[in-house]
Amino acid sequence: MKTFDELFAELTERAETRPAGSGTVAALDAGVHAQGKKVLEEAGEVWLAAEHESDEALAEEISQLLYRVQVLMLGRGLTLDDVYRYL
Ligand SMILES: N=c1c2ncn([C@@H]3O[C@H](COP(=O)(O)OP(=O)(O)OP(=O)(O)O)[C@@H](O)[C@H]3O)c2ncn1[C@@H]1O[C@H](COP(=O)(O)O)[C@@H](O)[C@H]1O
Repeated sequence: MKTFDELFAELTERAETRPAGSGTVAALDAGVHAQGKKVLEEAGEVWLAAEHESDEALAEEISQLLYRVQVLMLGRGLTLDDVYRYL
């Protein structure tokens, strides 16, 4: 179990150290266009799960959306503070 901030720290570390086999490194290397498509895909899955699936399935889809948003943030070089200042 980890928080949003802890996941972002972990992904930041992946981006810096680029360990072999990291899906995050591959997603970052794929570029912003591919990262954005993943955000849209996961957002659609969240919507469908909210209407048709269990709470557990919805929570899992939301976790994947949060992950994809963080990958996009890293792809564009944004930090958590860049986003939190608007909350
Ligand atoms: N939280 C996540 C996470 N959520 C979703 N995903 C990825 O998103 C996929 C699910 O998305 P899809 O529904 O699009 O499934 P898919 O089409 O099979 O995915 P792809 O083949 O396109 O990757 C998963 O199989 C993972 O590849 C994640 N990948 C990694 N993390 C966490 O990120 C951290 C770093 O991971 P690595 O970079 O892989 O070391 C670890 O803590 C991981 O738990």
